[in-house]
Amino acid sequence: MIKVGVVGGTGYTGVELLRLLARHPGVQLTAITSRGEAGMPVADMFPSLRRRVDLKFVTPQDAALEQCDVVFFATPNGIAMKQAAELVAAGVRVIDLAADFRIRDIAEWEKWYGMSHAAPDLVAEAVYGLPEVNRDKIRTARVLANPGCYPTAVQLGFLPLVEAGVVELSSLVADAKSGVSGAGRKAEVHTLFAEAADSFKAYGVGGHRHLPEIRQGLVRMAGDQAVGLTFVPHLTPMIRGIHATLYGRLSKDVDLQALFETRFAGEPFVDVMPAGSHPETRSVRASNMCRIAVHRPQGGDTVVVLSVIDNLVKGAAGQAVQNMNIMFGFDEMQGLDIVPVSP
Ligand SMILES: NC(=O)C1=CN([C@@H]2O[C@H](COP(=O)(O)OP(=O)(O)OC[C@H]3O[C@@H](n4cnc5c(N)ncnc54)[C@H](OP(=O)(O)O)[C@@H]3O)[C@@H](O)[C@H]2O)C=CC1
Ligand SMILES: CC(=O)N[C@@H](CCC(=O)OP(=O)(O)O)C(=O)O
Repeated sequence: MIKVGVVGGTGYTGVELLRLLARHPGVQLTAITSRGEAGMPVADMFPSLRRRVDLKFVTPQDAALEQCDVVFFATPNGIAMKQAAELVAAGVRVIDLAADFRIRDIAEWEKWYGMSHAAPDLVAEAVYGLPEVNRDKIRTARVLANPGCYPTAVQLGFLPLVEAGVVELSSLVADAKSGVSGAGRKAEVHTLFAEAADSFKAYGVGGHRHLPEIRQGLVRMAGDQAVGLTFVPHLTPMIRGIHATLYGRLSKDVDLQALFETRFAGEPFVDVMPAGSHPETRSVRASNMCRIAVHRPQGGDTVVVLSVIDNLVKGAAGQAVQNMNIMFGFDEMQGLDIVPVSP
């Protein structure tokens, strides 16, 4: 049994972590934080956790966090970077669901996130937690940067094409749509029901902070070649889910279906669907699965990849638990062997 702490247990990715960790046989939930609700039973806030979680929220300064083997930060950007060094010094491994440790270039991170970085040394040692790319390094990580939701869907979709060098790297396009839970639980006007329901919009066309994260990952996959990427996120009136439609120009004639099936063979959480498929977000709802379909419309030179995930699971908490499993030598599917909810 490992002792696990969650900082930010009242948010959407926090409660999703609790849902997954509560039924993980190798985990003892030890500390769950909230600044405003310290002292309240966790299951009073989330009745879905009654009979599963019998802890009370503690403050993020509680000493119990240092007794843990691993602490998840399900907090806004800029929080983990201030607390991680002390935890790491106490022998605690840290998994950050925010972006504090994702971008290696500190100046680039500071530009996109609009704050000074508090722990550049930890960025240098942090491991980017996309298991399908980085599994070996994840095993020994002390600080794990859990990928963003859009970056997970987009990087997995482009991965076989970019690694195999079969697309023109200068003109990749990622058109991605997210459910509203992607914006978190905090109150904001644009996520009110009357604002987000029955409507559909793009945002961040001029530049979204996931752009440098996706580009960094694609450059690494391409063996350090430059990558030109256009990334346009959209907000859709659904609660969970990301659907990424990815476009690239083929530079080689290959059997795309075989390329994708071979690259992801044996991956427990990537499902390459039969040729001609159109994956739906609800086919992955509440699960850690990424479903992918690859198309070559009319046999032309454009490849279209469809990639769907649940933003709160493979896009956040589920991937974080997958990374924990790898870091602590558990079976990678432990706690994550979930059949998606449908409808
Ligand atoms: N939602 C999603 O689909 C995804 C989110 N992420 C990232 O995961 C992180 C969490 O997201 P999400 O769960 O949606 O966010 P929420 O807004 O739903 O929750 C944020 C949580 O952080 C806590 N918190 C806020 N400020 C502080 C602070 N200064 N110190 C300690 N705790 C704090 C809040 O708890 P309290 O106020 O009770 O202390 C709350 O539990 C973010 O960085 C987000 O970008 C990543 C991938 C996908
Ligand atoms: C719909 C929506 O608002 N989505 C969020 C997703 C960002 C997110 O979750 O942030 P990280 O993955 O970087 O932590 C956004 O675009 O800001």
